[in-house]
Amino acid sequence: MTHLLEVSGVSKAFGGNQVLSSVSFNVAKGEILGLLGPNGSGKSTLLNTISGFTRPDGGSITFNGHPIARMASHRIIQAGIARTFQLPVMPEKMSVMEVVMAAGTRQHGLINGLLGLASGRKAEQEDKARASELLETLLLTKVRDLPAAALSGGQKKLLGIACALMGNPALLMLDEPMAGVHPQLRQELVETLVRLSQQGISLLVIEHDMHFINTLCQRCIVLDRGQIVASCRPDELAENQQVLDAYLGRSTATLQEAV
Ligand SMILES: Nc1ncnc2c1ncn2[C@@H]1O[C@H](COP(=O)(O)OP(=O)(O)OP(=O)(O)O)[C@@H](O)[C@H]1O
Repeated sequence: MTHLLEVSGVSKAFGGNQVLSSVSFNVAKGEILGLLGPNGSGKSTLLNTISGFTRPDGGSITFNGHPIARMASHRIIQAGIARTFQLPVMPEKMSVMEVVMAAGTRQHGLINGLLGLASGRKAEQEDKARASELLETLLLTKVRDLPAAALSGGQKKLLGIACALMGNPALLMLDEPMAGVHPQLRQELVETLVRLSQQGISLLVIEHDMHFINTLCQRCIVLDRGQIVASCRPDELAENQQVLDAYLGRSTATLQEAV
């Protein structure tokens, strides 16, 4: 199997706190991989490390065969990795449509457009069409002219996904996409994510919602105190002793109360 993303022996400490210890895993093209673990186990740090927000202390990260562990975050986006955030913050004065347009990574198109070049105007039109299509897909068309900051927490999550998709990523990393999303929208979001994977986009998804994990993910990796303790199908999680041990005894977020 060809791997789109290969993470090998990645470590990261903040001061004396060893947050990631020799983490290794792969993501295949079109795969939906769940990233699980109790609170504080290092999931967001791992996403930050892959997306270039945090530099690893050791190990390698390869995307499409190219090393990316030392690349700046904007270069990693251009290479084809996009991400969303656990708590998306939206600009006060921009509409939903303007936020999605601004997320387009076609800087050359913007510059050409400002210069009045035909190619720039064409690229801007294409961005507009793409932004409208993504707002439709993520059920945000009705709110496209509202200030983005006025959206509900769940709608901001959906807007974050629309923004991430503007760059046509090959790998989309989602940090708790279901948290705060209205129950009626959840199933539609699952279907949208499945469609994206069918189009060949790989997904790496941090999520605590076991229904979502079971419905969406083909495979899961589980982090405990910065180490991968399991790599298995979602239906195997409940019988994996290392997974249960990771969650039991923790006072916070459980693997559906340790199954
Ligand atoms: N920039 C930072 N500086 C110092 N410590 C940090 C930093 N980022 C994360 N940490 C620490 O790393 C550990 C893991 O945090 P992280 O947010 O990666 O866990 P998580 O598994 O995503 O947790 P949650 O499920 O609560 O979001 C925590 O102890 C956290 O305090």
